[in-house]
Amino acid sequence: MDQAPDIIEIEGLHTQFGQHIVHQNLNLNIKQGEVLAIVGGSGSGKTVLLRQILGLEQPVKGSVKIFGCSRYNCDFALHKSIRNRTGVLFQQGALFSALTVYDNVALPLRELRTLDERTIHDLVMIKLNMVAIEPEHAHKMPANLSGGMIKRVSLARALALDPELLFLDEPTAGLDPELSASFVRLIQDMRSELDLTIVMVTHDIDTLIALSDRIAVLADKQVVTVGSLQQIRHHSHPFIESFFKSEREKFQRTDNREQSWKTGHMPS
Ligand SMILES: Nc1ncnc2c1ncn2[C@@H]1O[C@H](COP(=O)(O)OP(=O)(O)OP(=O)(O)O)[C@@H](O)[C@H]1O
Repeated sequence: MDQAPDIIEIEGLHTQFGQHIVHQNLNLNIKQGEVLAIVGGSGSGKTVLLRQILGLEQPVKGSVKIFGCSRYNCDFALHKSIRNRTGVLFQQGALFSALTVYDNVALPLRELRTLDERTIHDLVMIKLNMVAIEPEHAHKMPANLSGGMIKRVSLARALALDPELLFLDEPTAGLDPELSASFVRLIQDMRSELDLTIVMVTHDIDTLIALSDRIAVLADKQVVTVGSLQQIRHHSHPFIESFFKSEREKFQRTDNREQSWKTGHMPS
């Protein structure tokens, strides 16, 4: 993967709202085929960064290239082609509440204006099947779905155009541990089946461990470190220390349990 080309290149990013500086000389490269997680404290600028990569916001200074094209100086056709190669799973699922499951997934396909309804139908049903949504749920409204189903339908919609690049904003937020684990397994399956590059923002350490190849830590208005979990977990930055404290404790508990099992004592 080290040899893979960069699919996103962010250089010298500066973001400011009034007097409030959010990013200062932020640099980050994301490689084709990897899952890169962005972590950082509340207000560190993760969502703004995601929105800038998606072209929904523009920084004061700096450049963002995606598929080798500058995000902010591209014409409409290029912008549209980048959009079609990109899928986004928003934090709350963000399904259109007035549209059925079927119509939510069909929306990006209809927006292409090149496919007939029969083809759209087949593609929607394939995507719903991929995320394990039974056909009988296709005509339900989002309000009648469970939290886990909303996430899966949102993933089907994000994958509707067979994107190369998938953005996940807090993919497991709001799911209980069991649903969260099954959603993570679904993303792992999609990743290997579809050859995706994934950029994910998450606070959830289990999701981070299960999915990410590299982790970029946002703090002090910059990416303070980027690397594998093993590479970054012993970094001495205060945010990283507190972030991984709970994970270390969990590993220690597991180690203790293993030791006790070997020596015949179980911890209370
Ligand atoms: N449109 C805006 N106008 C003014 N300030 C903004 C705007 N958008 C974001 N901010 C500020 O920029 C900072 C970074 O916001 P952002 O939402 O990216 O943080 P975050 O890292 O995603 O936080 P959280 O983990 O809490 O969601 C915050 O202080 C926020 O208030």
